[in-house]
Amino acid sequence: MADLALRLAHATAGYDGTPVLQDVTGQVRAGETVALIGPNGAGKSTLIKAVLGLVPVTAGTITVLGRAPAAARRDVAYVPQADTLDPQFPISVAQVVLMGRYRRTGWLRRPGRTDRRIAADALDLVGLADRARVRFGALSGGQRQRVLLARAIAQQPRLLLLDEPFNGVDVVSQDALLAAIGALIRQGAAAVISTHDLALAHLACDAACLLNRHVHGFGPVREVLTPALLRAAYGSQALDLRGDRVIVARP
Ligand SMILES: Nc1ncnc2c1ncn2[C@@H]1O[C@H](COP(=O)(O)OP(=O)(O)OP(=O)(O)O)[C@@H](O)[C@H]1O
Repeated sequence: MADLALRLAHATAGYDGTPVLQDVTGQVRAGETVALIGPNGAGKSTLIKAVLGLVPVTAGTITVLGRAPAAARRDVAYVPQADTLDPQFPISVAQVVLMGRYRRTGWLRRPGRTDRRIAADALDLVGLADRARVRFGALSGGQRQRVLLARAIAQQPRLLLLDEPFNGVDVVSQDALLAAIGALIRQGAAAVISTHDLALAHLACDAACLLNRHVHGFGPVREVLTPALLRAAYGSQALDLRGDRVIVARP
């Protein structure tokens, strides 16, 4: 279907022939935000890598924007955790965001005026226009996460994949991240957000994929993030459930 950003059909994926994800089925529509929830080692990052075409699908299919994952890379942006990047790397905030244009323009072409404007707009969207010339590593963790989101937005993706973007992020940066993701979604993009924060999933996402090697639930947040399904997915891992309300899952 034309408005499907991501379609998983009985997908199995893993490393060196050993499956991590098994029989994963579900879909993400254009304009939809989906929380990817599951305990440590559930395979959330593996699923994101499979959607990026970096981990092979050994059974079933993953279809990204109607194409095989590797063929859709240009239209898919990935936001890694900010603390996985070396903060000592001598590069300015503006340069980091401009890197988002390379997937569109190719690494060999110098970015032009339009690329610089799109990158500047993306930085503005995350509320850091005034930090363009600052060294990336000189920013706070939350600000670095916003810059990485701006880099992804500058790519003008139709599918945005975020790996635990709110980990250790201050409230101001969290609000800025959510606002910028929301703006992209309103333009018709889809987002998949891996997170351990169930309250945030309720707040910011339309749907949830509850994962632990296989899918325990994939659908509207209220139907999937129920105490029964969360207990089934998390098993013995710590989970703070208060009455019928899920407060937070501990990473
Ligand atoms: N490059 C790799 N080679 C082999 N096995 C891997 C590799 N990366 C991850 N795994 C294994 O795949 C399983 C799922 O890991 P993954 O990182 O996808 O889980 P996760 O849900 O993202 O966990 P976390 O919440 O801790 O980040 C783990 O058992 C892990 O050891």
